[in-house]
Amino acid sequence: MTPSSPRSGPFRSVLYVPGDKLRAIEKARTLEADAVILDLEDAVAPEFKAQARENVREALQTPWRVPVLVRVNGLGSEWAHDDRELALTAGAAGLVLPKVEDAHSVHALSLGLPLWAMIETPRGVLSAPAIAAVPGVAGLLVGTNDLARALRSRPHPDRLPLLHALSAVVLAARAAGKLPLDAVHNDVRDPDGFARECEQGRTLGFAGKTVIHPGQIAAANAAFGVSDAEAAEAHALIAAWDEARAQGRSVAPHRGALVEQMHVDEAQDTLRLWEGTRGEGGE
Ligand SMILES: CC(C)(COP(=O)(O)OP(=O)(O)OC[C@H]1O[C@@H](n2cnc3c(N)ncnc32)[C@H](O)[C@@H]1OP(=O)(O)O)[C@@H](O)C(=O)NCCC(=O)NCCSC(=O)C[C@H](O)C(=O)O
Ligand SMILES: [Mg+2]
Repeated sequence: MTPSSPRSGPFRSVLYVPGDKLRAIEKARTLEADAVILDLEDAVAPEFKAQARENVREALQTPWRVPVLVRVNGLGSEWAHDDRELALTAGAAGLVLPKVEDAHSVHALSLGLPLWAMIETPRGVLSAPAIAAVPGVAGLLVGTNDLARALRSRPHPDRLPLLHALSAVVLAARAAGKLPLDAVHNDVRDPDGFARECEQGRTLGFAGKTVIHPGQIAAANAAFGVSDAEAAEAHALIAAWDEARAQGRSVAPHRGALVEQMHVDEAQDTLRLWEGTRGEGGE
């Protein structure tokens, strides 16, 4: 399979892997995530930054089955320059920039590599439409750990305090034709909570979820993928539409509901995702 581009996907699951954990980097090659982010930022303590950079360079020398992006340290940090050089020269498919707060700083980067901008501060949320509109930006990732801290919000099982921000990111990304990717779920031993959060993210309009542990990948792939039943339903809707159009009707009734052109377009999107991910860690 040719790795998909950070601009297109599918990206049902995007796995963060700490750059200083060699075993996890090797294991990531064997997993069913749709993309991998090798992390040099918050998962790596200051004393391991340089070693992590070398690990990432080494890891990128052998081809991967999926796109591999590098999360660099923040632009103002002492590591930013070396991280960026690494991402540009080592063969990363894209760069993940944390704590993006304005479009200007992203414009100024002018990387020549697709960039996923992390929206994880209040200013970032408020600037998300402008950030998403920058041509080099291919996607927006939410970082709810940093965001919750900055908002002084409290944890809530339904992410209630974060809902406005989550929707704002989806809105900004979709308006610009970019990918919105949902935040991580910290408790890697909470499959029920994780599945609920995936379902919520998909309902809000996210294209996929960022994950931090191998055990979260299958559930994200299922939630953001297309089941055989959903594909069959999409086929049935398109058949109902084709039949109605052949009879000269402009709209079609299907299972008691109105079907118009946009529903057909949506069903076709569903089938494209189904075709693109069948047998690859979905249902
Ligand atoms: C969360 C963890 C610290 C849990 O670690 P641990 O308890 O050691 O995991 P396990 O023993 O269950 O691991 C089992 C095997 O799986 C491999 N593994 C674990 N995690 C990963 C991974 N992310 N990628 C690939 N492989 C992984 C282990 O090596 C074991 O393998 P084996 O030897 O074969 O048994 C840990 O999962 C972890 O460190 N996760 C990543 C954390 C991370 O990347 N954090 C940064 C990104 S999230 C973030 O920054 C949030 C955002 O910015 C925000 O603001 O919200
Ligand atoms: Mg963060």
